[in-house]
Amino acid sequence: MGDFDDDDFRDYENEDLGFDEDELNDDEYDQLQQSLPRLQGLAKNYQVDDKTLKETLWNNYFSVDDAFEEVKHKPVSKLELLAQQRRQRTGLRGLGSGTGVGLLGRPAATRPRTQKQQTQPDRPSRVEVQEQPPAQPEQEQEQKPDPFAALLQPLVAASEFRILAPRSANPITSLFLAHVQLPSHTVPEINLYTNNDLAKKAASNFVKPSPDERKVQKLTEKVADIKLKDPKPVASKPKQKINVDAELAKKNSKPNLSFIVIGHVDSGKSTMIGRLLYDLGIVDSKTLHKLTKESDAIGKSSFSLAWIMDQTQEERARGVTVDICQTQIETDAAKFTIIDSPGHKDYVPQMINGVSQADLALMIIDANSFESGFSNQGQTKEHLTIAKNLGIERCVVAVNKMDVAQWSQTVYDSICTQIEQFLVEELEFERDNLIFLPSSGFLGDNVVSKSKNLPWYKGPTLMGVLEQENREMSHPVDKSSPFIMVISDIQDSSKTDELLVSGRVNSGVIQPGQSVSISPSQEVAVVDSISITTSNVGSSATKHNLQKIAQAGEFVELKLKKLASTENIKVGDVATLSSNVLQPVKKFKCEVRLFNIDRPLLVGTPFVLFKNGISVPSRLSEIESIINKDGKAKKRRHLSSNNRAVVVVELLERELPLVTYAQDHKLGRIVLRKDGLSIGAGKILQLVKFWPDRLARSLALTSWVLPILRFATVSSWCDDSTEMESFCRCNWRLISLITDEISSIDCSIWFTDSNCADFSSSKIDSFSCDSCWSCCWSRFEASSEYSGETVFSTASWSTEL
Ligand SMILES: Nc1nc2c(ncn2[C@@H]2O[C@H](COP(=O)(O)OP(=O)(O)OP(=O)(O)O)[C@@H](O)[C@H]2O)c(=O)[nH]1
Repeated sequence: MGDFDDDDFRDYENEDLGFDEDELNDDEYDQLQQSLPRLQGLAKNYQVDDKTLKETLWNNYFSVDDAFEEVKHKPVSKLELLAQQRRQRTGLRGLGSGTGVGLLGRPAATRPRTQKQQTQPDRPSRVEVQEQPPAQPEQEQEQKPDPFAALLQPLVAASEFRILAPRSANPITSLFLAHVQLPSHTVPEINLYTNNDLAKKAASNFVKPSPDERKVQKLTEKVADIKLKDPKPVASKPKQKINVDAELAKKNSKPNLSFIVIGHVDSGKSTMIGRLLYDLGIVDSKTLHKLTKESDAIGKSSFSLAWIMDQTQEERARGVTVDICQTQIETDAAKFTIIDSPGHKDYVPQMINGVSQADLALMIIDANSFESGFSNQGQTKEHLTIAKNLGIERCVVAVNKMDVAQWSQTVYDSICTQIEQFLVEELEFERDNLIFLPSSGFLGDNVVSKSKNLPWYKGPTLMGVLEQENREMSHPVDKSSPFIMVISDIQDSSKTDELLVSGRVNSGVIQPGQSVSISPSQEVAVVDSISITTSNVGSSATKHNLQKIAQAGEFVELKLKKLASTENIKVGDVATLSSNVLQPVKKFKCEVRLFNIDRPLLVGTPFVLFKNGISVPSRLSEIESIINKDGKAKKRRHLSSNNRAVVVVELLERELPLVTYAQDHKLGRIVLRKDGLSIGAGKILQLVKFWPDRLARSLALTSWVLPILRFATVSSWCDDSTEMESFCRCNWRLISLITDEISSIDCSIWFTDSNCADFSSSKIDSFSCDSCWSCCWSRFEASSEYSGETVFSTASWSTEL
């Protein structure tokens, strides 16, 4: 490796791997023309054609003497002769004659030009030499239980195996050893070379890394570099030793329910929450009085209750909620996280963000203008559809503004019937998971107190329903599930290595002192403190309660310390324990359910993916199948309204740390939007991962096995099609092992072959021995779909017919 410099390597990278006279530069062409006649004269007694002579000259940097030496000692005497005989018999064209691929597995020209490798490898740390008794290839072939053994045994017979260290778990090693029946020595690496000239020369080709291997090594190093940037292990021990079960039991005695208030614009969502807080005594009359005065001053007095939640200037001036707003309250029996969401169609993305943090939806319907909200242009159906598709299974429907509808039961019943029909028949909600109630948020009827204006309604108030839901939906948290929290807000600290992040704990538990990793930036931090901000019923003061532990379902603020950098952490990032880092991905397979769409979706169609409070430009990368109503999958090239399909989605601008639906029923969901409309939602089935460590392993494995493949290829001369087929199968088995590894990191392996068009560019999984026995492989290449980069390529992996 020391003999190569970067320029050589770059030269190599830009080079086509085979000899092509047309590709020579003027200088090379002149040299070739000058030296060829001399070589032709010297080689006239050898059966070598002009093209081979030219190639040999090229391989030897136009040195006639070196080229002649190669011609003399070329294993042509045996193999090429057979090849020639065979060609004469079958009329098939051999690779050596056309593609410039040498018989030794790698053409000299693919080595850097400054380098010549003629010496026997110096293998420093051999421990033991194990020689195999020579075996008769013919006999071996007759008894062969397996073509692989037949292929390798002659090689073994003529070889020395140097055994270095314990038997590796490397599947290639195991496979190799299983077939060559070496004594049970342990080997992580086999250095094989034989006593005959061919083998010596072949072995010498592998003394130093070839450019292929250098490339692999470089990539491996690059990947290792990525690994180095991985979080340094930080102390992950809780600060305080606590009885976790007792602490969790204490929390669960007053469970937390997170609900989102959704509905068409101006249906009265913020007013409803304002009323709830006011009637519970969390907002005092002094505050409400102040808000009434302020709203009066700008002619919006009816919004005074709404302003409790709509706190920004923009929201107050426009009378429209723009972003989600969250508050936590605590009653005697329960805790609630209330999320107010915007109803305007322009702010559906914010609403989606809110839904992903909620367990229950409170749908507010304006009884006075139900139709416009419920129409296809309204947001009633859209919000309910998104909620259901993001995992909300229970829904409370408040038919609001009943004061304007003259408290009419007929109006209420009619609205309830239509909503119920939509929820049950179209969105497949369970009837038992739906609760309907009439209300007037503005006047406070049936919010916290029973309404005298609704004598026909016998059910509980909104607060009563919420407490009932809180009890029914509470369940003990699984403390063994991995800690995951999506960051929904970030506050900078005065210190450069500190940050205050807040969000909902999606799963697991976390304690101060434990270290977390934030994906996708992979920043690592220690959780210094955990707090929950709540307002107690009857008190307008908010309290920041420090927690000994936080559990799934709670909205918490984590004070993070010891951050290397705070700049890379963004809303939508995911915090996990640093022992359980989420690797960001760019592609994933998911099951999508499309809503009503105007135009069909084709492969390549761009859209925006909403997930974890962020939106990412994406595209439909593949349509695997459409799932029919009977559950059967069908191939189709486009998706249309209400289709259910399995597709692959590619994120275009950034990677996201995702989890599958199987891992987390809430986090494993996505919403798709296009041109300002929600077009579908889905569940993530499988992540197409790019694991740096796996890539490194694959590369290492590949770089290690390629020499063996080449060597085996060289040595496995097959004289008839059956043999050839066996040979292919042997290699196939080796390749399969590599591919198993590589396919898991989303690489494709391509064969290109100049002699067989059918075989060229075929993906490895469609490779079959039957179709390839007559092929000569000239190029073996793996490229990463992830980066588009060629992971490795070799032109030397070939055989002759
Ligand atoms: N008469 C009457 N008016 C109400 C009631 N609830 C809300 N409103 C009025 O409806 C208007 C809109 O109320 P908001 O609470 O801002 O509605 P919203 O659904 O939060 O609005 P967005 O978040 O912007 O979609 C305000 O003028 C409220 O006073 C109600 O029960 N009765």
